[in-house]
Amino acid sequence: MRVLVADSFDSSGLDALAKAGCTVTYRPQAKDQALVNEVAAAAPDVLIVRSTKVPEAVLAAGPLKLVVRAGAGYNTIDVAAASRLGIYVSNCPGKNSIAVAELAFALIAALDRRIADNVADLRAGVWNKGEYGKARGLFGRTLGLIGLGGIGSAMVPRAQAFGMPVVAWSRSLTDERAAALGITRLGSPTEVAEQADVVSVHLALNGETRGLLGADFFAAMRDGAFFVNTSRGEVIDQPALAAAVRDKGLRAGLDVFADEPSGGQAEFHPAIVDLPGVYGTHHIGASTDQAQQAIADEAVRIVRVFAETGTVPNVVNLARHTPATCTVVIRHLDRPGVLAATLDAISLAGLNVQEMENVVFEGGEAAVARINVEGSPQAAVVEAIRVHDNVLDVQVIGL
Ligand SMILES: NC(=O)c1ccc[n+]([C@@H]2O[C@H](COP(=O)([O-])OP(=O)(O)OC[C@H]3O[C@@H](n4cnc5c(N)ncnc54)[C@H](O)[C@@H]3O)[C@@H](O)[C@H]2O)c1
Ligand SMILES: O=C(O)CC[C@@H](O)C(=O)O
Repeated sequence: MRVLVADSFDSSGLDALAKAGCTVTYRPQAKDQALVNEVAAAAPDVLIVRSTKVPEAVLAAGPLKLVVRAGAGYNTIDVAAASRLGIYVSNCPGKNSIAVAELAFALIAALDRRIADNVADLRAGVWNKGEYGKARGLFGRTLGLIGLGGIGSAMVPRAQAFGMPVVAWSRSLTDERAAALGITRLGSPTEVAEQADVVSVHLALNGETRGLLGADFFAAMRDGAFFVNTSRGEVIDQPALAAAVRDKGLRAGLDVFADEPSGGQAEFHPAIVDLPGVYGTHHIGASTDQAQQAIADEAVRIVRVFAETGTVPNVVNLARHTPATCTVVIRHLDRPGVLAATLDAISLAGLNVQEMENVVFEGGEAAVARINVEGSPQAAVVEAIRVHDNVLDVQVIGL
């Protein structure tokens, strides 16, 4: 299996891919047209990326079968184009959650004690205990979480260790789960903004979450509250946040920015990072040795399972619902030709097959095929399947 790795990747992962028999091309700097050229030249089956963007031009440049996002968020991959081209996309969920939660808490503590400003002043020869001695403290302050997936969930025990009550909004959070976690479920992001002293955002970026937190949300936050975003810059309205920092004294810790560079080094100077009260980091949430090792292990596992079985762990772009309207169940003797004849009959009737499986009973004498089709098979189609010598019976189940 040919694998192109187009981002920095833990060396243990490169070694493990080679050990698994893959031909590995490592091009951590390949971006944009250079990446298109690499895919065309290396003709990889699998592309592994971190923040490197994978637009349709990259997907279409070679015989790719699988793109592995060596991380959690896959908004940088044109998933719709991959689906059209029949290319699997998978990610490594949960493998960097702790690292990101650690950074989010580092930002929260840094905002409270203004650590970056302390350091900058001391380096400039200024001693100012009078100013930096003013901090509110975190104990007893309410942490509000927006999104309670892998990272949001990892925030909860950390907040509890700091003595911070947690309120949260997440689309799938139930009262039962909230009670089990020892947190309070709220009905909307705005309610979180109203009730929290510190808000931390952990949403995936997609069509529904883009710009979700805008001027209304920041208006609902308490004066002087802290806002931390380690998810994606585009989830928030950055100018609206900047206005709230200026107008109501919010402090913000931002690891991610709209239109940030996808590579390791670049010129980048968004206006918001110049505001007093805003601490920016360089999208380093996942960048710990522990997390990158775990990510590399998972990416290698995905490639290995794909090579050995043809199935893809953590795939994110398979249809959850197909237009299938019924299942045709065929109990048959396990002999050549049964499935071909069955599919011929289905095809002649103009029915579109959506999903199918064939399971064999112990001993290998008999088997059952289940074929989900779009449309309703008439009695004549069922009969055309049933008359085959090796078919035992046929059943049609509506979905
Ligand atoms: N700063 C970093 O280095 C870094 C590292 C890892 C992940 N991230 C970002 O953080 C995000 C969250 O990571 P995670 O591991 O917790 O992912 P996750 O998939 O476990 O959680 C995603 C959360 O987003 C919510 N969500 C998704 N679509 C939604 C929608 N349409 N409406 C409302 N909620 C929606 C989910 O319900 C879930 O709560 C990632 O998608 C990624 O963008 C950043
Ligand atoms: O690979 C990185 O450094 C960032 C990863 C992060 O944004 C993710 O979504 O997992």
